[in-house]
Amino acid sequence: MSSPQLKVFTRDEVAKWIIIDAKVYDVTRFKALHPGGLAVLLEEDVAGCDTTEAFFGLHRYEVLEKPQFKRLQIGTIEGETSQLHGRVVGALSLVPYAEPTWLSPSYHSPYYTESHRTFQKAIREFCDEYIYPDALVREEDGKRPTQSVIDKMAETNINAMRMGPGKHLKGLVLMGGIVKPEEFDYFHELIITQELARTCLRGYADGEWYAVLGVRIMLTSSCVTQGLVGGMVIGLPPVLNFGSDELKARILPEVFSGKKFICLAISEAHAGSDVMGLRTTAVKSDDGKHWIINGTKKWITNGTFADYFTVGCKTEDGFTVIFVERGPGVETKPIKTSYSSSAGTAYITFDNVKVPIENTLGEEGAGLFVILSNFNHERFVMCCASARSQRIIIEEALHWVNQRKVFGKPLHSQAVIRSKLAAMISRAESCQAWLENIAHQMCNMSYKQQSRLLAGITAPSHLMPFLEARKMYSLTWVFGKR
Ligand code: HEM
Repeated sequence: MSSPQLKVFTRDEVAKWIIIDAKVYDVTRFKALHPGGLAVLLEEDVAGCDTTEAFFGLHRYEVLEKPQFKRLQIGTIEGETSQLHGRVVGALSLVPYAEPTWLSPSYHSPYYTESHRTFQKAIREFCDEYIYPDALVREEDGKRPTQSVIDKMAETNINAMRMGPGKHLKGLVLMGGIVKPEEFDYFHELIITQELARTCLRGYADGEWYAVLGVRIMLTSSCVTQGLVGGMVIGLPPVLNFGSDELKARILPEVFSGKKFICLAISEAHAGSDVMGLRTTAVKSDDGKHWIINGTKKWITNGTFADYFTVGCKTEDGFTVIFVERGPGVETKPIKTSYSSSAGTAYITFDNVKVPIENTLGEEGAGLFVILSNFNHERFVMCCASARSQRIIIEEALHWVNQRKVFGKPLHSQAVIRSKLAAMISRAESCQAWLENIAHQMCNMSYKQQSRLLAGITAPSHLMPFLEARKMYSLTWVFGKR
């Protein structure tokens, strides 16, 4: 009797599927491209097998959510359901310490009202639904945030709210009307900044950029990384507070609606925090009607795609801030950085750029005051964002120490790891507590009082989360992932 005709498979053919958490992935074409190498996918207990445990010991869940990997899934296992999931739109994290105490079930806070809670829910849903998916793709391809996302932010007036409470909100419908412009306070603003920072993708919308910016202003020239209209947060206030009524009437609606982009152009290759040492010059034309600007700027966030530039210049009387539109003589080039180019970080050259004298922001020669006057608020924003970044790093770390096994046990069973986690958690909680205290003071002080009384505590408070976030980033790398 002849034996039945059996199909002969190569090892490669059998190895083409793997199972992860009840989902079947076809890795035929991907094998050769796998960053972890081909060999690991051909191992006996991997090819054609359920590799859930091995997979999560080596990868973050988000790997499977990336579009290029998501499409490798070809099916599911009958009768089984997936146990693991990524972000659920609008949901609070169940990981301990992943949310500030005011959002943790059964905890109380004296600061947050029902309005803040409703607002937080809406902002989180917005970020999870529109911002996070775009951030994942743009961080990867280095392109700026997608215009449709910016348009959505404009629809809900998030861009305007990021400037904090004030007259600029008058008449606007905020988040579909869930908070009235006159009710909007610094805790609402804190919520927006912290929810955006949860994205935690360094070039797109990461809390660390604010922190780095803080250090740039205070200590040295450094980089700023944030594609999601970060340039507006620092570049627009001088226009808002010191621009002429005509300029504001034209520029604010354009920027808030996401049709135009603005950036702050202060630091140079020659000088960063040493603002008075900048070399870009603005000289008046013979008829006194224009400034003629010449010079360079470096590390300018959103500069590659900005339409408008708030530029620090040396003038006859000292230092003057001037509003410049993209046009003849303005050139922007991307700067290669360690983060994604979605931040649009630029090197800018101004070559005999002619600007109407009316574009002067504040008094001639009083540019330092224009820049410094915004520092408290800028620092507050930085602090909100970097405090939230610390928390997401803790969440990541807690995920990882549960997933990753060493010496036959999860990482969290190692005393040294637990001690590091405890230190991280205590720092993040103190930063948040300090920050909320500052926000409370801001809500109850006039702008003048804030400037006089809060500079002292806001400056170190924004540095502290920055330094902690930095340390924590390196810690998560020590754990092995990010
Ligand atoms: C759908 C299936 C898979 C996808 C999409 C995938 C994707 C990736 C990616 C993107 C990386 C780079 C590091 C990271 O982003 O985490 C990576 C690294 C790696 N992968 Fe996979 N992988 C898959 C399955 C597997 C399996 C089944 C194994 C073996 C059990 C494996 C072993 C590794 C190893 C050893 C590394 C290097 C890890 C390191 O550098 O620490 N992968 N994989």
